[in-house]
Amino acid sequence: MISVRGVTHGYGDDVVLADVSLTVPDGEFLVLAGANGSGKTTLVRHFNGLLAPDEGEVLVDGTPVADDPVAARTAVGMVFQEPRDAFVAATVGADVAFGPENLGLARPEIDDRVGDALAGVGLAGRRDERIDRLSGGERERVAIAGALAMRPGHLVLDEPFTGLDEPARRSVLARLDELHAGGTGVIVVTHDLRDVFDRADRLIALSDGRIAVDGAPAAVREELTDLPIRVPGPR
Ligand SMILES: Nc1ncnc2c1ncn2[C@@H]1O[C@H](COP(=O)(O)OP(=O)(O)OP(=O)(O)O)[C@@H](O)[C@H]1O
Repeated sequence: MISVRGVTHGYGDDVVLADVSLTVPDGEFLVLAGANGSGKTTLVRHFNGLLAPDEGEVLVDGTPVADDPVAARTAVGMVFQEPRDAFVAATVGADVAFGPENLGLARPEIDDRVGDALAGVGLAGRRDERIDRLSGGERERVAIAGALAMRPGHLVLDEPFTGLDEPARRSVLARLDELHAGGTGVIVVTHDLRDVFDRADRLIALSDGRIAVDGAPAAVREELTDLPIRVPGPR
């Protein structure tokens, strides 16, 4: 469980999150929506200690993130937009293996996780390819595989579909469905709800650094009309 308690965050004098509180239970599929600049990325970066709040605190599974950032990063996996600079190894397989290696896992377990994660993003059999020869969308999928291989309790994906073609998008969505069905919490940051509206258990929309909408997607559909968020039509 992720507990955000009264978090305020500013960049200089600019307050981007103003006293935000929320709880994300284990296994929840949460969509975090909102306009460009509404504070979505800033909020999720607090979930595993990549940012520290000016005020308030974040707890993961009951432990303040500041007390045990390593535990928070193991429990909450994150994939960001434009992961271009986020790679640590030259080849696909070595990069995806990096996280599990740091967990100190045995080689067969690491190999198993890497194979499973690459299959999950439609890159099975491409372990030995060089990352610098991949397309942008393929790199994005390697970054997602890297997070999958950690098998985190919550997986946060920041605008995961922007650079993906249709088959890749479908493959990632299918993997997210599987993870969710298996009990992993999935948090998708987006301002385009088309792929996730019917999948999510809960939708939170930020506006000006505050939670403007919070509820089951079908129940809050009407409340979203005033926000610059792309909502799919009713079925
Ligand atoms: N490192 C930083 N330094 C200064 N200002 C920042 C920094 N990161 C974000 N901001 C500002 O904080 C505000 C919120 O940014 P954030 O990235 O959290 O929004 P977002 O909702 O994720 O936006 P987007 O949909 O465009 O990704 C924006 O006005 C942005 O310019």
